[in-house]
Amino acid sequence: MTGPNAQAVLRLEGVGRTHGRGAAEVHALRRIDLELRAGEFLAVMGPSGSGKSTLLALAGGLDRPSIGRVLVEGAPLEGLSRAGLADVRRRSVGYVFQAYNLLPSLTAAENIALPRELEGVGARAARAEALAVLAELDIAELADRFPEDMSGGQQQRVAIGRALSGERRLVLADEPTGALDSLAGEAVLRVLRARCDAGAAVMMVTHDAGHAAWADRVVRLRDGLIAEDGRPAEAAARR
Ligand SMILES: Nc1ncnc2c1ncn2[C@@H]1O[C@H](COP(=O)(O)OP(=O)(O)OP(=O)(O)O)[C@@H](O)[C@H]1O
Repeated sequence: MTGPNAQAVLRLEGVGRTHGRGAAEVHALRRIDLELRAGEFLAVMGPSGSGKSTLLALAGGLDRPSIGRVLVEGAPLEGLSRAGLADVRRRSVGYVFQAYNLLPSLTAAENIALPRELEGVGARAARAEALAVLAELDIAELADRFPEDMSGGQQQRVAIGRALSGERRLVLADEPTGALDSLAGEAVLRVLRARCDAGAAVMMVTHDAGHAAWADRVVRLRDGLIAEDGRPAEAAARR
């Protein structure tokens, strides 16, 4: 799926993001060109403040660029209304962020099924999907448990399950293994890898070169620019 004819799921054309004005101006990202194809797993690395979270937010339409344009599955996000943007985010994009944001009054399975039901999937099918993704993440036993009865790492994995259920063509993950021990972290990486192999494009921010080794490609940001773009082994060898 990563050949030259594979469709670009994500394309950034000269994308920059500036905050503030005048003396207070901060260039979070400066004119980035980046393409991510179906089946490709990209790890984004770089020091704190180099623009990684900004890149992810722009790619998923959570933030708008100051310059340049972002295309998801060939469609430019710039022309979309707020409702249109929300639609792309809901249908095509799965986000795995550090904040879990599980609804406390719903069980793990219900937290995962709810967004799918809002997309129009029937309750029974949505629950079956939720149970399947929980099993993939090795936490089938948490299905009927409420967030307050789970550890932080378990809640994080449920939130990851929620982001990955349904047919997300683009998965954006910001340090998805942050609060997890190595076994749980590996389960998450395995699921992300499997989503790529099934045709999704994954962009994952990580500080861990071992986790980046699961990716096909590593982009290293520095001061809002792409400083390196290569295969994981090369990136690790240059450290
Ligand atoms: N809303 C904002 N207002 C002002 N500056 C911002 C804003 N958001 C981000 N920045 C600045 O933009 C730069 C890039 O931030 P970003 O969060 O993308 O970096 P990062 O690589 O994700 O960092 P970390 O690894 O610490 O999460 C930083 O200098 C940051 O202070």
